[in-house]
Amino acid sequence: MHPTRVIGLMSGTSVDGIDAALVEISGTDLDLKIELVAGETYSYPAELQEKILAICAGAAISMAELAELDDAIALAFSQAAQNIQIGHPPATLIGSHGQTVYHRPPQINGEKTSLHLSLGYSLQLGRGDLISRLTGITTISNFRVADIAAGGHGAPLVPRVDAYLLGHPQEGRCIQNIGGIGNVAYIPARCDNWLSQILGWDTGPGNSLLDLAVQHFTDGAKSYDENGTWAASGTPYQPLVEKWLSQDYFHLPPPKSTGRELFGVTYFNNCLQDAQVYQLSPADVLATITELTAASIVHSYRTFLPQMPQRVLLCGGGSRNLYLKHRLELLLASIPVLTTDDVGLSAAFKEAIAFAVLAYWRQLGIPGNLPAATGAEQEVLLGEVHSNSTA
Ligand SMILES: Nc1ncnc2c1ncn2[C@@H]1O[C@H](COP(=O)(O)OP(=O)(O)OP(=O)(O)O)[C@@H](O)[C@H]1O
Ligand SMILES: CC(=O)N[C@H]1[C@@H]2OC[C@@H](O2)[C@@H](O)[C@@H]1O[C@H](C)C(=O)O
Repeated sequence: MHPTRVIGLMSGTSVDGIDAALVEISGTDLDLKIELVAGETYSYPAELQEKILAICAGAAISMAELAELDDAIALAFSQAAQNIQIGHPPATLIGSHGQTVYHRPPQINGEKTSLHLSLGYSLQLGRGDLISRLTGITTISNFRVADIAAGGHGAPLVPRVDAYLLGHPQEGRCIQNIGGIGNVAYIPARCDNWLSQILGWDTGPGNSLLDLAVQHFTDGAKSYDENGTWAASGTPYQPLVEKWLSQDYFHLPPPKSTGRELFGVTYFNNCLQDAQVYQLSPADVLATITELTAASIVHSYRTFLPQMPQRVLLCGGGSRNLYLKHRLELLLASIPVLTTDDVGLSAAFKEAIAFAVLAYWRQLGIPGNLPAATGAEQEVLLGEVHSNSTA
């Protein structure tokens, strides 16, 4: 059987641009194989990026503006899909995550009588029907809603894909994404009821607070701390790391999910106020926030995993932050920390690849969520199918 050529499109909580992956996919589960034919990140037009960030930070917009924004994002995603195919045979399917602008986890303590009020809510803009119309390619979008309707968080969705692409016969692994937000998939060594033992959750801040700090200290001249060099020149202030780590989210048992609603501008401003009390330099603030990111990840492994992994594989933009990687290595003691690149899966494009696989599974009628990772009551088909009727 020929592999299926699929485009995965993703823009994450960093809102730094659209990751596009053109992949060839074959197999279904343990025989699942992907080949990355092309991967590119396409920056958002500056004005569009500003609007998205403002809305994520709580700015009010009218319904008409919301519709315009939805279409502008769909247009940018369509252009990304068209560009990634240049010089390659065309794709037959698009899996488009869209742009998250709001995420509200389910209220797990809700009264039984008001369960309908306790469902989560997650909004990704960039409507699939417009992408399908503009590209002429069947597009699957809105991946999170079915899991949420089944009582889940709608996130993280990548662990099932991680399990098949990065699971190992003898080795327990944590696949740690460090995007705007961090998330982990814990994949024990393959055994009989292996799939049911996989866990996943959002660990907390990835780069979101670090990026906000860099933008603050440079008056917007820089958007992130390249390779973590600035943070590496400072010293983490441990009492603040401990104070911040005492926050509820880090102690909540999985399944759990979060976003810029919690680890965004307000959270960063509170960090900054705390840091001012101790007169920390910008470099020390960056080092202290980096330490929070690393410590929250390791603390969550030690608290919520049945056993520590034998290897940690990093992915997402934060895997390029050498200082953060170094701090993770120190906190994880003897557990090796590599990136997914080191085992042959692109760390930069893994999320885009995952949404290509989720779209492919949707077409084959294979569920994409893992109830242990999202908290859903059952496995469900993920994504809404938008077939192109004008082609
Ligand atoms: N060379 C680098 N050094 C340090 N940090 C980097 C580097 N390259 C990228 N980053 C960080 O990675 C971030 C982007 O990561 P990524 O694209 O994985 O996030 P995302 O997909 O938007 O987020 P999420 O996974 O939460 O949805 C940037 O905002 C920046 O902070
Ligand atoms: C609502 C939303 O967009 N959540 C993202 C975000 O980015 C990282 C973390 O928070 C996460 O788990 C999730 O995305 C990944 C791709 C997921 O669903 O697996």
